[in-house]
Amino acid sequence: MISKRSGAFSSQKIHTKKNLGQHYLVDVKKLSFMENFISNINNHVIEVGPGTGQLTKYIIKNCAKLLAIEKDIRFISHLNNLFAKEKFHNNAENNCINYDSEDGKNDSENFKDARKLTENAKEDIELFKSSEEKFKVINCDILEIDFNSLPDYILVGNLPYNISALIIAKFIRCINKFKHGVFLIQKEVADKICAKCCDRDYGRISAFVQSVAKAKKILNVPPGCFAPPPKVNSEVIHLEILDDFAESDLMNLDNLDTILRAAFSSPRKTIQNNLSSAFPHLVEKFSDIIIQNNLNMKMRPNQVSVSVYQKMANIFKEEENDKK
Ligand SMILES: C[S@@+](CC[C@H](N)C(=O)[O-])C[C@H]1O[C@@H](n2cnc3c(N)ncnc32)[C@H](O)[C@@H]1O
Repeated sequence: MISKRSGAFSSQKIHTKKNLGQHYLVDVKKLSFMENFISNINNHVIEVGPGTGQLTKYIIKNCAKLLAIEKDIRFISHLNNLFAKEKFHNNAENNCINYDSEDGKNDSENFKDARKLTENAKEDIELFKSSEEKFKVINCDILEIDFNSLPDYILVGNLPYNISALIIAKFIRCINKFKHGVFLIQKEVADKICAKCCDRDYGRISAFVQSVAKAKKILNVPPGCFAPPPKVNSEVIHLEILDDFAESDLMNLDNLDTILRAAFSSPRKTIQNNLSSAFPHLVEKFSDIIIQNNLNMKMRPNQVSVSVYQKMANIFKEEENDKK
């Protein structure tokens, strides 16, 4: 149940859905911090998973435009009522279909509905971008949305933990669109994303994210700040796309991913070990790069910086191109 402290749905009890990661942020200080942080970056915002609208209520105060994307249909009319004064022409109540498996539908029905929702969402997003409306909520699965169809606002959210890494991966692959992301996520994931080279937590995800963005932890959020409280600690992170990020780097992300997966396949083994089993034909070239950067092949993968992995990805790309 959502606590009465949240204010939303205070007169009724709403069952939270575990599979949708529904832990609502109810701590006023943390909500105010997020409001201030976000408003200092941009007043055009996309919020993932507004839920009861707790965080939305704070960020909308300083917004010129706020597009919210929520999978759980139960919140759509509530959000429309809550932000009615913000002037919108949302007809979500008419065209929304509840495809949550808890309503007894089978998987194939859910899939069809999800596709329909995504088609509706695309049209609604297009309309919203060019309209005078300030607030719009779309009933859709964020993972089904092509991020290229979203407006180039700042992307924020108290993310459902089970899919936070997937959402961030989609954000990272769309960096020529987004400049900033502010995400409340599980602390363990935040530690991994923000870890620096040589840190214990520095790994594949850190290097992948930091190849395109500055990653910073900005606020610790203990379980008691949520209703219901999660079992783990949480953290707000800020991802800021690097200024000198080039289109060619974006094209090279898949190659970088391939290199990182191999390099970190056994984090306790040396990079010599990990890379030579995955790329026996390239290991000499990789070794040259390592030496040029005053490193050696006996080091562990967490001792190699992002820029060195990027150079390896370039070599891998050249090799792939030569094969064609
Ligand atoms: C952790 S809650 C955050 C709720 C609210 N923003 C807050 O801060 O209190 C996550 C929200 O994301 C929604 N959600 C879960 N999976 C989603 C998905 N795939 N697409 C869109 N929204 C999703 C949940 O229904 C829930 O409202």
